[in-house]
Amino acid sequence: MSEEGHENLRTTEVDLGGLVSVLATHLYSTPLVALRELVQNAHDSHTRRRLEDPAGAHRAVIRVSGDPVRRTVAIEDTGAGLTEPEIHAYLATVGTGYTRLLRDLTGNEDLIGAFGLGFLSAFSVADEVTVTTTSHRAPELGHRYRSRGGEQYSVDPVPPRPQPGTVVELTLKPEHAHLADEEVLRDVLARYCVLLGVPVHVGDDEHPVNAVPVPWREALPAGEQHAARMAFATAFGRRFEPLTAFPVEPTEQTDAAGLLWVQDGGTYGSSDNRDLAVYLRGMLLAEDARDLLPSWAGFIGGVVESNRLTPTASREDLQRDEHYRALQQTLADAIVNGLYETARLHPAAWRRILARHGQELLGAALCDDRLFTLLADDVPVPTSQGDLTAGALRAAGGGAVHVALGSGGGFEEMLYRAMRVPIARGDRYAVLPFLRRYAQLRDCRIVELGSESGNRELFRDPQTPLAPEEAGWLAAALADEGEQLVPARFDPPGLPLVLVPDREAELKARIEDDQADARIPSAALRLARAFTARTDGSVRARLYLNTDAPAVRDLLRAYRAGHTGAATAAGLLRSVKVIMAAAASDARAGDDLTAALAGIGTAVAALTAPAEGLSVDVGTLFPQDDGGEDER
Ligand SMILES: Nc1ncnc2c1ncn2[C@@H]1O[C@H](COP(=O)(O)OP(=O)(O)OP(=O)(O)O)[C@@H](O)[C@H]1O
Repeated sequence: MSEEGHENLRTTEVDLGGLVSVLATHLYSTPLVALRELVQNAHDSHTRRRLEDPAGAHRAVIRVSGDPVRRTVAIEDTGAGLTEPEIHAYLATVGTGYTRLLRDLTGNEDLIGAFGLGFLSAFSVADEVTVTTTSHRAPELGHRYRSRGGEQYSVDPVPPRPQPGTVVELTLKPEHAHLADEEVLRDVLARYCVLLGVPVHVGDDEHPVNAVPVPWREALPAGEQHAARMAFATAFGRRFEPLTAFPVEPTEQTDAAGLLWVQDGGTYGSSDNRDLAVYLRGMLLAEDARDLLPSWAGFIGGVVESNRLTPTASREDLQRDEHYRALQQTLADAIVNGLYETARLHPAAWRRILARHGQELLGAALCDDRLFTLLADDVPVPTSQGDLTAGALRAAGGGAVHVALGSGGGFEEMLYRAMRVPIARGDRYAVLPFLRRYAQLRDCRIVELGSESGNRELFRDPQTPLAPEEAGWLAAALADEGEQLVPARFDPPGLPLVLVPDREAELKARIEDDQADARIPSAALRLARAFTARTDGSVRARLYLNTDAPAVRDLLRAYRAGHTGAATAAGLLRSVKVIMAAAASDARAGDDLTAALAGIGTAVAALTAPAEGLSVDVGTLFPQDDGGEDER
C-alpha cells in the first residue's frame, strides 16, 4: 500500500511503442519538423558547452549532410556531447531533457528545448537513428546510441570523436528519401535557421545557410538600415519580391522584434497573401502565422521573433494568450508606421505600392483611421477614366466626387461617358465606402449615381415646367411600363433622353429573389432592407427627357402646333431608347427590340410617304392632340 485510502493504487501502463508512434507520427504536421528539432538540439548543445566551459575556445558549427545513395541525413555539432548516463537519462527518456534543467539553473534564454520530446520526431522520418557522441567532460570516450523505432535502444562504446560533439544519423524511411537531397536541405534550413546564431552548413558548403545579417539585431548606422532590411527581406521572401521593408520594434507590451515587408505580388480584392514566420529563440516556430497580421494586410510578409510567445507542444503553433494579442496590435501599428515612413522617405516605393495594391489599400484605409489619413489623397480609385486619386476625381468633377452605384450598362454608361466627368466604380471593392468617408472628411459633395438623390444632381429641372397634359402625352408616347418620365435638363444637350435603372429597386428585387432562395442570412437581409425601404420598387427606371435637346424642343413644338409628324417623331425617339437599352443589356432584347425596329420602319415610311397618306398612317400609331403654343 503506498498511500492511505488508496490500497488499490496501481501504476498506469504505458504502451511505449504506441506512444512513440503517436508522438512521432502525429504530433508534427510535416516530416521537415524532425530536421528542425535536431538542428535545435545541436544548437542547444553549443549553448550548453558555452555555459559549462566559458573559457574554452571551441568553434561552434552545425553541419547537415545528405547522402541520397545511403538514404541518410546526418546532423553534426561541436557542442557539449553526452556521457553514457546522460544518454540514458535525457536522450532516451521521453519527456525529460537536460536542456530545461539547464535553463532553470542558469536562466539562459538562448536554450530552445523545453519538453524533452523533440528527439522522438527523428523516428517520424527515419527507420533507424544512431547518435554518436563524445562529451566535452570526457573527451577520451565515445558512445553510440542506436534504435529502430525508438522503443528499444542500445548504447555501445566507440572510439571518441576527434573533438567533443555529436552526430545524429537518420536512415530515412523510403517515403522521406527526398530529405537526403542537399538542395532540399538547403532550402528548408535556410528558412528554419535564418535567425540561429551558430552557423549552419549544408554538406561541404563553406557558406552557411544562415549567413544573411539579421538587420534588427545589428546596430547599423541609420543610412544603412534600409538596405540591410531589403537584403534580408529579399533573401527570405521566397514567393514575392519586397517593395519596401520596415521594422517591428519591441514595445512595453511585447518583446517582439523583426521585419515586415510589402510584397510585390499582385493582390486583388479579397486575396490574402499574408505571410508571417514566427521565431522563438531563433528557431522557426510557426511558418504561417498569418492570423497575427491584420486581416486587411494581405500584401504583407514578414519575420518576427519573440521569447514571450508560448508554443504548443508540437511547436508549430502559438498559444492564443495575452502576448499573442499584444503582438497582433504591435504588428498592426508597425505596418501603419512603416507605410507612413515609406510615403515620407521612399516616394518611388510608395508609388509602386499604391499602383500594386491600390484596391486592397482602399479597404485597409477603412479599417484603420491613421491609414485612412495617410491614404485618402494618394490611393488610386478605379474610375471610368482609369485609376485616379479621390482628389483628382473631385477636381475633375467640379468639386464633387461622382460614383456610380451600378455596374454600368445601358444609357447610364453612355451618359457618364458623355458627361466627360470621371466616375468612380462604386461596384468595386471598398470604393463606395471609401469615397463616402472621403467626402465626409474633406467636406466635399458626393454624387451617388443610380440613386434618386444622386441622379437629381445630374438632371436639373427644366427651365419652365411642362404642362401636365404635355407631360402625359410624352409619357404615353415614350415611357414603357415601370418607367417614370422625368423632364429635365442635362449634358450633353445633343442627347434627347436617358433611361436610368433605379439601383435601389434593382437591389430590392435581387434581395427578394435571394430571400426566396434563402441565400442571404437574416442579419444581412435586415440591413439591406433598411437601405431599400425608401423604394416601393414600382419605379424600375427613370426616363429623363432632355428639354434642352433640339430634338425634344422640336418634338414639343410640333406637338403644340398639332403637327401630324409629332407622333411619328415621338415613336422614333421611343425606338431609339429601346434599341440603345437593348444594345447595352441582354435583358431587354426580344419582343421590345423587334417592335422598336419595326417602329423605325413605320416612322421612316410615314415621313417619306406622299403627303395625303401621312396623317392616316401615323394617326393609328398614337392618339393626336392639339398642342399648346410653340415655345420658340
Ligand atoms: N545533439 C545533442 N547534443 C547534446 N545533447 C543532446 C543532443 N540532442 C539531444 N540531447 C539531449 O537530449 C535531451 C532530449 O532532447 P529532446 O530533443 O528530446 O528534448 P529537448 O530538446 O530537451 O526539448 P524539446 O522537446 O523542447 O526539443 C536534450 O535535453 C539534451 O539534453
